[in-house]
Amino acid sequence: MANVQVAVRVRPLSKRENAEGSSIIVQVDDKVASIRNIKLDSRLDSPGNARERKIEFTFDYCYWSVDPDSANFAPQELVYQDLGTSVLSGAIEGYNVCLFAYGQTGSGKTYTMMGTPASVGLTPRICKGLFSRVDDYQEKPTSCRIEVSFLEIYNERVRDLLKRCDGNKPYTLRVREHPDKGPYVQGLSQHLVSDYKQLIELLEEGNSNRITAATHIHDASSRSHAIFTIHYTQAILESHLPSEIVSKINLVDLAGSERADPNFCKDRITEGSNINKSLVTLGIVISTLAQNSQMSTSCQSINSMVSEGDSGSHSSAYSGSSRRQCYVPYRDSVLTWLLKDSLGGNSKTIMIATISPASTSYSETISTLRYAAHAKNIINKPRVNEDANVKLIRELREEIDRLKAMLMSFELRNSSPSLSDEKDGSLTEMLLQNELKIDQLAKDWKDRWKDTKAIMEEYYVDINRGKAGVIVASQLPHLIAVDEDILSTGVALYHLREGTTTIGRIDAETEQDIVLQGPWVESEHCVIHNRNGIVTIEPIGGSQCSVNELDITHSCRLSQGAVIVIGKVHKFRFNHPTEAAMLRQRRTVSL
Ligand SMILES: Nc1ncnc2c1ncn2[C@@H]1O[C@H](COP(=O)(O)OP(=O)(O)OP(=O)(O)O)[C@@H](O)[C@H]1O
Repeated sequence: MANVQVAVRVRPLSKRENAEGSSIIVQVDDKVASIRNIKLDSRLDSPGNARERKIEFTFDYCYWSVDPDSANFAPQELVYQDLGTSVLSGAIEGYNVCLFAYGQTGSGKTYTMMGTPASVGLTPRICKGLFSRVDDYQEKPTSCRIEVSFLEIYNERVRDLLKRCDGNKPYTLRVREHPDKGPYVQGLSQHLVSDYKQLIELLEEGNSNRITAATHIHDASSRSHAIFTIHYTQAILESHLPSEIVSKINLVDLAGSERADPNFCKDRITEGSNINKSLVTLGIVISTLAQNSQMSTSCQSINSMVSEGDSGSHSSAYSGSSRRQCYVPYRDSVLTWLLKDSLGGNSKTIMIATISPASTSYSETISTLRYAAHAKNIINKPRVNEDANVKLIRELREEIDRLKAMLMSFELRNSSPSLSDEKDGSLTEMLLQNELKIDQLAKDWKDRWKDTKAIMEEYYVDINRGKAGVIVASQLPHLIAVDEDILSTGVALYHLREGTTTIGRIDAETEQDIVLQGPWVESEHCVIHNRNGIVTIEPIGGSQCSVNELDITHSCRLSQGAVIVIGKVHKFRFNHPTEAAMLRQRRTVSL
């Protein structure tokens, strides 16, 4: 059990607020944020007493980022040191973690989550931290796999921010629910990354695809809710005992919360009402969960009081009321459905509420602070996500230890050799069977890791789950075999790295990079050169090669989509991802 951790961050006064002559009505003192209602202040005959004029809220963290010269000024680094490192340590321990920013438009959500080039925010810092985690957090060396996805929810529809769609066609993805793994987005692209640079490139690409628009408060306001997810898998092999833990890190930048106010949306009806729907539902989910958590905590304490002082006749009545918890309407909006685990489920969750210090934002700020105060009461149930196979191996090991102990005590106790032999035999047999099972499971596990890592390191390919299949995408120029034999199965992808790639038979004098068999294939058939991304094919000594149905006798440049036939039967399609990206861009511009 873990409460949602809540932080509040106050940004500096904006130019507009300064120009309007706004005064600062928010204060931060350690973990307490207070806000003053200056309308009540100015009414001398106001019935409001000091308590009504100033409202205080206590949070896990309060950040004063208003004035860099003040002693308690909170820069991006401090926010990272508290919240970012807590995300990292949670993920490294194998928990799901969610960090989300909530607040009115222009209050600093994107600044806190993404930052600027001069003042980097939480998300890029967390990404960097993941890759340097070996030095900072880990005692034992591990093998890890990092996959990312990036989506936005706009008008209640999910868009993949990392999938280039051909011909600029807008498309949306469906949210489904897996019985064990919970809600997920069907067809969302997952990108395998091996270093920080690749990760940050994807983050930037996704951010540039987000929908923004100018509002009356903020010139580049995010119109959508964005969820950047990192699937972080770690594998450790310790004295032949594998352990594999998986963690999902959700980093969420929400659209401005004032859109939960129906008056705001009059000018942007559809967009506003849909952003509304998600944020209003989020509000309902947060307050329902907070209410449920408080109810079960008070029931627990009443139950323990009752059971201490009484035989228990009342306790069943109280535990009955704890069961009558309010229904949580997760599925009423896409946002809450996707964040189901993060809110009240299997996740360590941190909310950062961003606010303006200005008197002109009083009502939005107080509403954000109330939201945040509610969120503090939510109790989640995070657990370490262990691989099912690995769990089985651990359980089998425990069983073996138990059997060994039984065998020993049996041998010690039994003096009759015949009886002991019989019992001994069946125990030894069980032990042997379990050892064999463990060996096989551990081997499968090791192979799985070795294969994925090898593919990732050697070929740098993305293996994504498409709608009904698996999409293999590579950044290097490559050939895809198009086999016309209807009995052939499997897909072959050959990378054409910088330098030369030789194609020929297995019996060639020098080992060939791509080995082909069959009639018309010469032992050293042709060579493909890749020089600074320019790819050419050159037949050797009159061998049979054709490009786009034309036989070639000399070196020929290959362009995206070319069909190559080698020795009459081996057909390949040539892909050049960089060239294809340029051509796609040209096509978009000319449309
Ligand atoms: N802590 C801060 N320090 C300095 N500048 C900040 C801070 N927080 C926000 N700002 C500035 O305030 C402006 C609005 O911030 P930001 O874009 O992060 O708002 P937002 O809450 O994401 O808005 P929206 O919901 O409309 O997208 C930006 O110019 C940003 O640089």
